[in-house]
Amino acid sequence: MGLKLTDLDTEPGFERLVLAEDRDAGLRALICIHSTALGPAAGGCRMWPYASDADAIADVTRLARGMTFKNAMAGLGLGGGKSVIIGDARKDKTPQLMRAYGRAVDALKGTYYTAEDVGISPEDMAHAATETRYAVGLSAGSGDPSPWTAEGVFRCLKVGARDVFGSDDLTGRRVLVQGLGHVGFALAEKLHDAGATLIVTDIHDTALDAARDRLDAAICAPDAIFDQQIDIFAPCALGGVLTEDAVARLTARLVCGAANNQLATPGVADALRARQIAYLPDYVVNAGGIISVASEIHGQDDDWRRARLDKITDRVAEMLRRARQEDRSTVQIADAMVERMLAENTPA
Ligand SMILES: NC(=O)c1ccc[n+]([C@@H]2O[C@H](COP(=O)([O-])OP(=O)(O)OC[C@H]3O[C@@H](n4cnc5c(N)ncnc54)[C@H](O)[C@@H]3O)[C@@H](O)[C@H]2O)c1
Repeated sequence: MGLKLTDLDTEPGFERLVLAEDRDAGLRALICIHSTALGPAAGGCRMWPYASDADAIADVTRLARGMTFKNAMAGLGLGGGKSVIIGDARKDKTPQLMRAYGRAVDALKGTYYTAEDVGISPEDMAHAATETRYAVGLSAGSGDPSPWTAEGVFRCLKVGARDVFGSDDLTGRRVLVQGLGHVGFALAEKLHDAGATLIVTDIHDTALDAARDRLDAAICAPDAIFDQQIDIFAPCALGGVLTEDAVARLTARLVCGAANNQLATPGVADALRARQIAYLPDYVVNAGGIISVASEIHGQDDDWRRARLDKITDRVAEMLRRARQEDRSTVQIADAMVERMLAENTPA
């Protein structure tokens, strides 16, 4: 038996949810297309050992919808989609499986472009790309998206600083970077070059040592981030870091970082607003990586990527202004901007 695709029922508002199976290759994957209103759907492929199909479906649909919002806000002419391969990336991933996944993506005839996400590397994507031209984010293509994500977060953070502190001069500003991975370390370097005073944390020591030696960074324990006296908080680790309790203890006046899904619950946006902490929505400021991937889809160059980064910084400035004027959270403003683009079918 070769590849088998089965359309599954989806929640209202989603265009398509497909189960892709290839028993010979060990493939069991879900591909979700949330919206193609603004262009073909694009979003990464995650490999994770989900406990159940229901868990995998919940994850892929949430992530696909998130990509619609991220891609719309960045003005990429792309819709939102995502895929998940059910399995353990350390044990179950083979070139054969990735090629079968590539065939599944190809069967969707260009309505979905795939790239890397958790558990999937550019090398894995290269196997998928032997079967489809709709696999991007390749080493030979747009390359590592992380530097672009870091650049976008840095630029947005400066816009936020101008709004909150009256100046985007970061000299002496105390910035806490949580997570010194691909994006966090690159962001910390830019902040250091801009004169910021860095406090960093990570659960691994290697990057911390480099940050202390090269960037004069002070180090704090991962569970002590909300005990620090800081001006700006830059979450660059995993999601859910901002809970209502954390917000009550946060000393920063600005939050801007790369991590996806920083707010533990939607209500945290209001808790931040109540404490007059400016929050720059994650899906807006961390779009640099998908901008880079989109440049590969559209056959564009660095100037195009930079123009898209400029667009997200303009959007952030507008969001902050409107949030104040309309007495709403930046998240509400951002979501409303996207809903309008989708309703009017007007890519940014
Ligand atoms: N790479 C990109 O281009 C990109 C684009 C958009 C969004 N993001 C998001 O940004 C975040 C960082 O991405 P990345 O590519 O740098 O990932 P990464 O895996 O390279 O780095 C994450 C870092 O966070 C650290 N970490 C994990 N848990 C921690 C904790 N509790 N406290 C402190 N440190 C912790 C890890 O040790 C690691 O060094 C992720 O949430 C990712 O989804 C990344």
